[in-house]
Amino acid sequence: MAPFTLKWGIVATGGIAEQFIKDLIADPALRGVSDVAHLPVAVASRSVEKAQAFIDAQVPADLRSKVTPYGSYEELYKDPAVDVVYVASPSAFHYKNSLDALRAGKNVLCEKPFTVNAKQAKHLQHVAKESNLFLMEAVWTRFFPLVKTFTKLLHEDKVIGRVHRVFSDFSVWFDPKTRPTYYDPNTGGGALLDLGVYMNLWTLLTCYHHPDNKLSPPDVIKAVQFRSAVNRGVDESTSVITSWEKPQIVCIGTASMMIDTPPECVVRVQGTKGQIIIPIHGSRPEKILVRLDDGATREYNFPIPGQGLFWEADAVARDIRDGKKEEALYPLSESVFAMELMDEIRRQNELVFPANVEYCEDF
Ligand SMILES: NC(=O)C1=CN([C@@H]2O[C@H](COP(=O)(O)OP(=O)(O)OC[C@H]3O[C@@H](n4cnc5c(N)ncnc54)[C@H](OP(=O)(O)O)[C@@H]3O)[C@@H](O)[C@H]2O)C=CC1
Ligand SMILES: O=C1OC[C@@H](O)[C@H](O)[C@H]1O
Repeated sequence: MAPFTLKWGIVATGGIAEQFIKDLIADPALRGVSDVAHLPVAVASRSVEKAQAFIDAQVPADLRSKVTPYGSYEELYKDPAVDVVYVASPSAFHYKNSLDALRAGKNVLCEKPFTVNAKQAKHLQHVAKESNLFLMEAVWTRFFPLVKTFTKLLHEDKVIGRVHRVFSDFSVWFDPKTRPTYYDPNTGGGALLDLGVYMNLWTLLTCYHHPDNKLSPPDVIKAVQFRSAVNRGVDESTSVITSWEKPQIVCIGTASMMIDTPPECVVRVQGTKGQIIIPIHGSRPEKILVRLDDGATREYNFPIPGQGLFWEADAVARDIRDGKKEEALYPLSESVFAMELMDEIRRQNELVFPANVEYCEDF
């Protein structure tokens, strides 16, 4: 049977959009997929020349004429050829861009962090529901086959026994000269929003999803943020302790854009029988190590045949093909929860973005 082909419109032409379109174009057979496929049909930038240059650089010659360049995001939302809009703008614009796309009747996959605050996330959830459209935050790592094995080892096989502690770090040195948006509060910069998503990812997979926790919030959240010397309006690092009373797990998470995570250990989950370690890279992991206290060790390898963004794209294609409005593996309620956690971290540290960035319509 011919695969269901999802037609994508890409909004913004920065670093992640380049990676994403590469994975859309990659042959699904290379990752063993035959039921869905992807076709980029439109690219929008703030200038049409930039959109065309992106298409010329990224799309193979035989497909290029099928991709329409737009010089404004709004034009792309109106394109009837587009099934789903991929929002790849800086974090401060995710809310507006997703809202505009939904209001134009488009399904949306929005880059992480979903929004800047939980109210915006809830509003998008509300609008998608009202409009009967698909919406998801693009936390791509969640769709890695590795993550499925990680949660199975932890929660089903209970390979390390009863879990007690989680250490989760996601830190990447961002040069302010080459990555200025990450130091700019007006674009929603800072370590928490950009890197904290991955710091929290492993905590959520372990604790929020723990069978004893039943998707409850942590009982205690204690967070420290250091402001950047480049711009005091963003955090250069966030450290957070969360305590989850029902499963009795404490998590220590760190995210920094001043230093890199050392390669040996990004995530460490410790239980009564041993530990599970995810060595680098916390957003794009390829290996799980299990080290048991009795001396036994196991290694699980998951080579990625590309960047790895295609797994989330495949999930979106299947959902839209099947008429689903949310993805079961990463529902909107969890994106909202993830934003609430980040709101609380910022509240404790009095980190507020400019009013136009925090803005949310009443609903
Ligand atoms: N899933 C993942 O692995 C990753 C996700 N991300 C997320 O994706 C988003 C984009 O990140 P990234 O691609 O690195 O960002 P870039 O700075 O590389 O690109 C962002 C793009 O957004 C558009 N844009 C719109 N308004 C502005 C503005 N005021 N200033 C600058 N750019 C603007 C520009 O495209 P144009 O000129 O065409 O309009 C620009 O190229 C972020 O939210 C980030 O957290 C980032 C990296 C990896
Ligand atoms: O989402 C991300 O994952 C990888 C990081 O290097 C990147 O900056 C971040 O945005």
